[in-house]
Amino acid sequence: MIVLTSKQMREVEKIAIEKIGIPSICLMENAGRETALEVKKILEEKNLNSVIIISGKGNNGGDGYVVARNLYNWGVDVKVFLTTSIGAISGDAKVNLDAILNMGIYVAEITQREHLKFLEKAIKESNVIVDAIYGIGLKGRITGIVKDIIEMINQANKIVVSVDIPSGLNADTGKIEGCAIKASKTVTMQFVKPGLLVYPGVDYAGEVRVAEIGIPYRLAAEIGKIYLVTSEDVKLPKRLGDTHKGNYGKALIIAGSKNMTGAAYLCAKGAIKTGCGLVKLAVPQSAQSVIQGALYEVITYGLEEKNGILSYNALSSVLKLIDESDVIAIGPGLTHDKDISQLVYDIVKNIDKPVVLDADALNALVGRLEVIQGKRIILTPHYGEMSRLTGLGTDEIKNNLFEVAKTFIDRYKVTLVLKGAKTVIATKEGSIYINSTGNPGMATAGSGDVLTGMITAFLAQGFSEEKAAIHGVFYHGKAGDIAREYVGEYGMTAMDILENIPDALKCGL
Ligand SMILES: NC(=O)C1=CN([C@@H]2O[C@H](COP(=O)(O)OP(=O)(O)OC[C@H]3O[C@@H](n4cnc5c(N)ncnc54)[C@H](O)[C@@H]3O)[C@@H](O)[C@H]2O)[C@@H](O)CC1
Ligand SMILES: Nc1ncnc2c1ncn2[C@@H]1O[C@H](COP(=O)(O)OP(=O)(O)O)[C@@H](O)[C@H]1O
Ligand SMILES: [K+]
Repeated sequence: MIVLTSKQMREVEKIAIEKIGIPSICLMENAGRETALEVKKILEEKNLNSVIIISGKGNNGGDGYVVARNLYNWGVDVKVFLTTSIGAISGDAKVNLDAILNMGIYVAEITQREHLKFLEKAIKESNVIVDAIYGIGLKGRITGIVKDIIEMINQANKIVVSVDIPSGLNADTGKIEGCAIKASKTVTMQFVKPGLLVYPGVDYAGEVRVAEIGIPYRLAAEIGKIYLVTSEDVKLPKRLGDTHKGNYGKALIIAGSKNMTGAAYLCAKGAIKTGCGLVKLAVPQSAQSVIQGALYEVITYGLEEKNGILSYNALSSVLKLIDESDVIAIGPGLTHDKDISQLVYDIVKNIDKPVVLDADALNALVGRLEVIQGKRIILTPHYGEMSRLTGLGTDEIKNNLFEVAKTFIDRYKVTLVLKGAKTVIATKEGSIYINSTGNPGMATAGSGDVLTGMITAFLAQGFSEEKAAIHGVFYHGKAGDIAREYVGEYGMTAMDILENIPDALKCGL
């Protein structure tokens, strides 16, 4: 599903209005009516009848007057409060404000602190609040009386429906600009905005509904570079009857050390459960018997080691195994030491096959990432690993996911899976995909190792790096969501995610 930033949204609106000739007031009518229909649905479900609408100075406020007019016509008890003076409103918003004034709908200004008590009383007496204060036109932080109004609404514990975007939320980054409305539902216009899809925005948006307001889809298809990954985007091909394991790829996983055999297990099992034809697992020699005893479906190799950790001497054995494989994953549980660093660096330097680099393979390349440039590589860092790779702070990364991801792939021309509560995938071509599955139960050790195995399996089955990353992340989250139904979030382990991969994949057929 296409996601548009506020700038792109303005571009498509401009073309729709100025080049195509769709009257802007029609778009406002559709936006307001769609929101009013959502509010009506809520009122009917809960047998309620009283709504207040809080409108700002711009077109978001204009949408609010249309909501008011429609609800009033349907017999709802409606009151409108303006965060600005009536005289400051212009354009389409003024046309709609004049209409509701002419209809005799209650309209009051809340522009001074002493007005707040009227709003407080009205909020108490109402069932639903419609937030039409700011939409994509918000600039900078919210201060003054509007901040007081937003805090009053948030404390009121009412059902809140936001028009387009919760007021105060940065539509592009999901950051809170001083304060923001905590909505129960957001009716966003025509195209979903990125800020609704990443944290903390997700927590403020509530349930998101995309309302069709009449802007042609193709306008967005021409400029969109950000996508939300939904089940429609990750349909799996049916397997052909006349096939054998050779058709589903040979993956080599280089992982594990004496204290982290589990990481190697989870990664290899993740790959085999995602349909990879043959999985080979290379671990330090002393770990091989433990691993082999637990993994019946996987071929294991015990390589040169020092104290239970792969040594640089393993390089020639690894390169030979790589020659015999289609795709490679390196990293889970390798540990971090100088030998591993040099080993990983030399493997990456020599490789010309699709590779997934995770965990310690990422740590191994800190400070000399140039070696990945332009290769068929997928990196899967969490914010901590991304911080080590880029030198940026984890908060800086978390607050600017899209920008950080985009800058990284512009420089290195690889595929990036930036893991977090909302995982973001950035592709060589410069597109950004936001995942829609997963839950906090997956914040558990080993969860990322399973993901690496899954992405590797999709690569082995012939998916491009971009598609393997998107499918791997989506179905990993889906497996976690199915696991949650059985074990909940507290008790979920990486093994629970593994066990639910098959059911997750069944959803894709
Ligand atoms: N342009 C169009 O064709 C359509 C726009 N629509 C609605 O219009 C919205 C965008 O409208 P606008 O561009 O008028 O912008 P907004 O209504 O989001 O807000 C802009 C207004 O708020 C003020 N403002 C911004 N940041 C502020 C801050 N930090 N403190 C105090 N005041 C601040 C600005 O000066 C401006 O007057 C969308 O989100 C959507 O709801 C819809 O009606 C559909 C059609
Ligand atoms: N709150 C959350 N919501 C959704 N997914 C999550 C959440 N927390 C973690 N995850 C997912 O779990 C995985 C954790 O990976 P990682 O941090 O590498 O763990 P490990 O190194 O222990 O395997 C990532 O895919 C991440 O997106
Ligand atoms: K709003």
